[in-house]
Amino acid sequence: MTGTIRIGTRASTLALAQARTIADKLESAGHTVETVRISTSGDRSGAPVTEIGVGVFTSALREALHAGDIDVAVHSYKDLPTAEEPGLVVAAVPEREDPRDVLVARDGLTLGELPAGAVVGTGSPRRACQLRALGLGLEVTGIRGNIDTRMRKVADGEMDGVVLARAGLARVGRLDEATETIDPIQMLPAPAQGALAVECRSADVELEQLLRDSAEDSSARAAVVAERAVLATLEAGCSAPVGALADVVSDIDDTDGVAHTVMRILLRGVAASGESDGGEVLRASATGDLSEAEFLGKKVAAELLDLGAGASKSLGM
Ligand SMILES: NCc1[nH]cc(CCC(=O)O)c1CC(=O)O
Repeated sequence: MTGTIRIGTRASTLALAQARTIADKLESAGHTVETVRISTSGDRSGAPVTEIGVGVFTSALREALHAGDIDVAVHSYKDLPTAEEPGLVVAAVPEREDPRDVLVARDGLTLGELPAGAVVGTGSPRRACQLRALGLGLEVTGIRGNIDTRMRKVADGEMDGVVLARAGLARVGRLDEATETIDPIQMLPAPAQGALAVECRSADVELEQLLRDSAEDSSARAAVVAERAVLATLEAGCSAPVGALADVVSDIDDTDGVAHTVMRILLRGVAASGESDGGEVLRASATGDLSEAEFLGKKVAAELLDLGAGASKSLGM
């Protein structure tokens, strides 16, 4: 690669921090990098993400890639629609941050310590229905805005707590304000939460190879493939109540009498039944080899569908 590599990013503190991690990798490999800030419709609109639709944080970056205004786009992977984008390729999925959600609550409280009637803010249908399913009598309220805006609601006393992605807090250096990391047994994160997608034009084969060599993590890639296959199979948009988490673990296989280390995936999925607000929370899981990532995702989704997931495709839950 010769010349400056232009990395496109949203202008939020979180997005800039994410783009910086990729810029650092390329710079330490001896490349010159320029960061280009791009405003997306999701940044400009104050409407709930459930109303403005999928791709609101990513389509402007993709347009800039197509137009040749940037060479690389760094996205929060969970914000990317599941449909493939012709002409573009996710060249690398870097090592993933902790994918779990966190609670940021007043007075250092955890979910179990919040009193019944406590107001907990989230704009995510996935988080809302899993919070309600805990049966703690929490009052789940819609909320939008960047991490700072959402955390201020707790500092200002407007809400007792908010639920956010742990990775987001970690990347903006505010993880110390989380009062609980929520166990995935209670709340499964969004598919691909905590992972980044490093995208470039498919025609830029040399750049694609460079990005893969400097940033790809095969475990993170397999986890994301499995989790997003759940979402794609349920044909749900990014705002629909679907959670998935793939744990990649090493295991010993000695079926042929010789011990080999193999990487395996434990995939868990959650979806809501289609009975509007407060619908039942449905769960399924599967395990298999890393190479079966996509198949496992489809399998978990099929089981969720059998249990009644998405019987009515109503969002806004
Ligand atoms: N939907 C917005 C969004 N997209 C990515 C992250 C956090 C970082 C990540 O999950 O990679 C967030 C904020 C949040 O959900 O709290």
